[in-house]
Amino acid sequence: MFGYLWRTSWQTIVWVLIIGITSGLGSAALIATINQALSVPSEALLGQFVGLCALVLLSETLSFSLTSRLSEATIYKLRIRISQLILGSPYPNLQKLGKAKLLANLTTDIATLSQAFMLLPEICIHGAVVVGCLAYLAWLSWQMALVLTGIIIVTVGTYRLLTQAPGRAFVKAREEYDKLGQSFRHLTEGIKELKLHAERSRDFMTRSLAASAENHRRLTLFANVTFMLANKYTFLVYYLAIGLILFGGLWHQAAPEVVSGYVLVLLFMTGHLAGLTHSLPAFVTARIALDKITQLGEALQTEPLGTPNAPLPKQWATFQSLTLDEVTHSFHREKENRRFTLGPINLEFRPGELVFLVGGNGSGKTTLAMLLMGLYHPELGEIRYNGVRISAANRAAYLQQFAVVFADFYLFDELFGFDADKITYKLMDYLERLHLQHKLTLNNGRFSTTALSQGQCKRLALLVAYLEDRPFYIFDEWAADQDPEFKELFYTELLPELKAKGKTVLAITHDDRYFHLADRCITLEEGQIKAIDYPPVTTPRPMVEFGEY
Ligand SMILES: Nc1ncnc2c1ncn2[C@@H]1O[C@H](COP(=O)(O)OP(=O)(O)OP(=O)(O)O)[C@@H](O)[C@H]1O
Repeated sequence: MFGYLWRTSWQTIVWVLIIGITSGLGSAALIATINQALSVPSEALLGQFVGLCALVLLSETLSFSLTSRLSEATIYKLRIRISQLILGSPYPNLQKLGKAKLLANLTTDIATLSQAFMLLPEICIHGAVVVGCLAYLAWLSWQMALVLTGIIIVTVGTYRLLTQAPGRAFVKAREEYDKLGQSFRHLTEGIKELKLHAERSRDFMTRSLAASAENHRRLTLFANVTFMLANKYTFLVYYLAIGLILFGGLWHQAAPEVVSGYVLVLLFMTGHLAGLTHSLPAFVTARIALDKITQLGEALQTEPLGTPNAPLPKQWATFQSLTLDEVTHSFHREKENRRFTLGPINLEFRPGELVFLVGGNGSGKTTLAMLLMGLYHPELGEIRYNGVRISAANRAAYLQQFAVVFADFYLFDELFGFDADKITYKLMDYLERLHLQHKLTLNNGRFSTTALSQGQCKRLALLVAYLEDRPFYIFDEWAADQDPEFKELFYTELLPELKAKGKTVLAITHDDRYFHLADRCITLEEGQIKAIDYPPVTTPRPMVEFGEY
C-alpha cells in the first residue's frame, strides 16, 4: 500500500517524512529534556521545553493535515479511475466480472482503503515518535540499544510468523465477501420472489446468505483475535525488556540517568507502539483491498475501448450501410457443457430500413443485436460501418451511432448528456405523444419521478432514445409490455415515422400481427438465419410527423 502511495504521490510523501521525522526527533528531544530536568531543572531547559512542545505540536498538525489530504486525494482518484476504467472497458469484460464484484470493488474495497488511509496521519506520527525515541535511546547507551535492537528483531520476526495465519484468514474473508455481495444482490433484486415463497426464502438464507455471512464472521473474528494476541505478545516482550532494564543485570553498569531515561522513554513509547500495532489489521485488509482493486484494474484494461469522443472517420458523417460479414459469436453454457454459436451471419442494413428480428426464445436475437451495436465483439468475421471495419480503435465511436431500448433497459432519473433547456420543448411534445404528460415533468434536467409502471418506464426509455437522435435504432421487444393501443401506435406510427426520417430500425419482436409492416423480417433459429422475408409493400398510412421541429 505504501508502494502504491509512493508511486502516485512521492513528493507529498517526502514532505510527510521530513515533517514526521522532525516531529519524532522533537518528541525524543522533549523526553530527553524532561529526563534532564528531572535531574537538574534550569531556566534554559524551560525554554527548550516550551520550544520543543511548540515544534512537536506544529509538526504533528502539519503532518496530520498533509497525510489527510494525501489519503483523501488518493481515495478520490481511485474512485474516479475505477469508474472510468469500467466505462472504458469492453462490455464482455464487465459481464464476465459480474455486477456484485464490481460493486464490492467500488464500495467495500475503497471503503476499506479509506479507513486505512484515515489512520495514516496517526501512523506517521507514531512511527516518527518511535524512531526518534529509539535514536535517543541509542544516544543514551549504545550497548543497551544493541540489546534492545536484538530483542526488536526477534520480536518482529516472531510477530510476522504469528500473523501469517490471520493474514490468510483476511484474504479468505474477502473472497467470502464477494459471495456475500452476490447474495445481497439476490436479496434486494429478488425480494418479491423471496417474500412469496417462505421455503425458498429459508433455503436461500441458510445455504447462501447466512452461510457466506457466517464464514465471513468466523474468518474475520479469527484474524482479529489472532492479530490481537500477536500484539499482546509484542507488548509482553516489551514489558519484559523494561523489566530486564529495571531489575536485570544490565542497569548495574549504566548511569542512573541512563536507566531512568530508558524507562521513561520506553513508557512514553508504549502508547505510540500500541497505536502502531493496533492499526496493523486495518493495513493488512487494506493491502488485500488494494490487490483486489489492482486485479480489477488489470481485468478492465484488457483491450480498452477507444475514446468515444475521438473524431469520427470521414466516411461516417452520414450513415450509408452497415454490413455483417461472416460474423460469429459464441457462449459456453456451463451447466449444459456445450456452446451456443450465433452465425456465421451475413447481413446488410441501409438507411430508412425497418427490419424485424424474430425467432424463438434463445434463438440468438439479443446476441445478434448486441453484436450489431458493438457491445459484443465478433469472434470471426467483421462488421463494417460505411465500409470502415470496426475494431478496438473505433469501437467506442461506433457505439455512439445507436439508440437502443434494451429488454432489460435502465432508466436514469436525470437526462444526462442533454442540454435540458434546448430539449424541453421537444420533450414536452414527446411526453404528450407517449401519454406521459400527466405522469411526470422535467425539472432542471431531472425527471420529477421514475416511479412508473413497467410499460410507462419503457415509454420513457423510448423517449430518451428519440432524443438521442442516432442513425440506427434498436428495440428489444419494446412492445412486449405495452397495452394494445400503444402496441398499435408503436408499430403503425412510431416505427414508420423513424423510417420516414431516414433512421434504420431493428426491432426484435414476437408480434406477428405487425410483421407485414417491416421491410424485412429476419428469422433466427438456433443461432442461424433461417429465413429472410420481404413482406409485400402496403399503402403507407397518412402520418403525423413525430419529432419534426
Ligand atoms: N451472457 C451469456 N452467457 C452465456 N450464454 C448466454 C449469455 N447470453 C445469452 N446466452 C445464450 O445464448 C443463447 C441466445 O440468447 P439470446 O439472449 O440471444 O436469445 P434471444 O433469441 O434473444 O432469446 P429471448 O427471445 O428469450 O430473449 C441462449 O441460449 C443463451 O443461453
